[in-house]
Amino acid sequence: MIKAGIIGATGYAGGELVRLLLNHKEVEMKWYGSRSYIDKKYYEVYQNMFKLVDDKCMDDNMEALADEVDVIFTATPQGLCASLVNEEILSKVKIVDLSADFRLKDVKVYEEWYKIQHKSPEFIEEAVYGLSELNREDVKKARLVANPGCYTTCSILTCYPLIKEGLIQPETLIIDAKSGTSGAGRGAKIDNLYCEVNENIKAYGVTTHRHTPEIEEQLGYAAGRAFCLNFTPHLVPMNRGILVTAYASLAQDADEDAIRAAYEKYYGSEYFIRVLDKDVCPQTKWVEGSNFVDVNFKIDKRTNRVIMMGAIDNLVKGAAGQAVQNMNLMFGFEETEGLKLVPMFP
Ligand SMILES: NC(=O)C1=CN([C@@H]2O[C@H](COP(=O)(O)OP(=O)(O)OC[C@H]3O[C@@H](n4cnc5c(N)ncnc54)[C@H](OP(=O)(O)O)[C@@H]3O)[C@@H](O)[C@H]2O)C=CC1
Ligand SMILES: CC(=O)N[C@@H](CCC(=O)OP(=O)(O)O)C(=O)O
Repeated sequence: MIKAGIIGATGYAGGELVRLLLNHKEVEMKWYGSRSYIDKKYYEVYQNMFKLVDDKCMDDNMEALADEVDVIFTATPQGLCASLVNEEILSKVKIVDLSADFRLKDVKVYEEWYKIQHKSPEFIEEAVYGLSELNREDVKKARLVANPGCYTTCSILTCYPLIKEGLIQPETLIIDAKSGTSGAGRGAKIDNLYCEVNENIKAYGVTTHRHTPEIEEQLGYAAGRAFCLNFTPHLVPMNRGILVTAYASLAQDADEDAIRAAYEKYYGSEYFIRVLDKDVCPQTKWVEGSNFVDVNFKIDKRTNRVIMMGAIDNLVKGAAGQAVQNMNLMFGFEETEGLKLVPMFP
C-alpha cells in the first residue's frame, strides 16, 4: 500500500479524489489538506463521508506532508503547487498537480493567460502532461505530473486522432464546450448562484479562456506544427459533465471510413475511451460518475466539415479520475485500479 495526501481535499476535485481513493486497494488516505477547515473533521465538510472518514483536516504544509506520504495530489487554485514544490520534496514524493501550473511548457504563455508569475519554472520541463492515453510511458517515469484541465481533456481526446492522422485542417478547428457548474469549484461566486445558473445557459471566457493555449499546445504536437483555434466554453445548469462539439474542415481524401479507422486506431484498445456506434451522439449522462470519455463524429457533406463530439465527467476523467489513473501508472499499479466505475443513469 502507498500513502496518499491531498492538498485542497475540501474542494470539489479534492472531494472526488477522496471518494475514489477510499475505494483504491493500493492506497491509504493519510492527509486531508485544507486552509479553511484545519482541525475540523473531514466529514463535517462533506457529510457524505460520515462514518467513512474520521480524520481531521490538516494544513497545507507540503514539506511536512512529503515526510508522511508517497504521493501528494494538489487540488488547489492555480499558482499554489508551483509556490510550494522544491527539489527536496520531489526527491521524497511523487506529485500529481490538478491545477494548471505545469501544463504549459512555455512559462510566458502561462503567465500571459493566467496573469500570475510562475514560482518554480525550473520544474516545467520535467513535468509530464498527464493525459494518460497519449503520454502513458512518460507518466510511468514521472515525479511530477500536470493533470490536464477538464475542458482540455475532453477537447483533446475528441479531436486528437483526426489531427494526428491529418484528416482535418487544424487551422479550421472550432471547439464549443459546455460544462456543469462543479467545474467552477465549491467556492461561493455570484456567477454560480442558483438563480444565475438555473434555467440559463451562457458563454464565458470567449476568446480568452485559459484552456485555449493548453488545447492548442497539445493538439499542436499532434499536428506537428503550432496552430490557433477557437475555443468557447459555456456554463449549463447541470452539476457535472462536459460536452464538446468541435467543427473542422476535412482534409482532402478524408472520409467516414478513414475517420472511424483513426478513432479505432488510437482508442480501440483504450479502456476509458469509448468510440460510440455510428450515429450515436455522446451525452454527459452516459459517463456521469465514471472515468469514461465517449467520442463520436459525423460528416456534413454539404460543407465538407466533420463534427466531432465528446462527453466526460469533469470531476472524474476531467480531474480526480484522471489523477488516479496517472498515480496508478506512476506507481506501477493496474491502470484501471479504483476506476472501473459504472456510469450512473439517470
Ligand atoms: N472542478 C473541476 O471540475 C476541475 C478542477 N480542476 C482544478 O483543480 C483545482 C481545484 O479545483 P476545485 O476543486 O474545482 O476548486 P475548489 O474551489 O472547489 O477547491 C479549492 C481547494 O483548494 C483549497 N485552497 C484554496 N485556496 C488555497 C490556498 N491559498 N492554499 C491552500 N489551499 C487552498 C481549498 O481549501 P480550503 O477552502 O479548505 O482552504 C479547496 O480545498 C483547481 O486548480 C482547478 O482548476 C481541474 C479539472 C476540473
Ligand atoms: C465551469 C467552469 O467554470 N469551469 C472551469 C474549468 C475548470 C478546470 O478544469 O480548470 P483548471 O484548468 O483551472 O484546472 C473554468 O472555466 O474556469
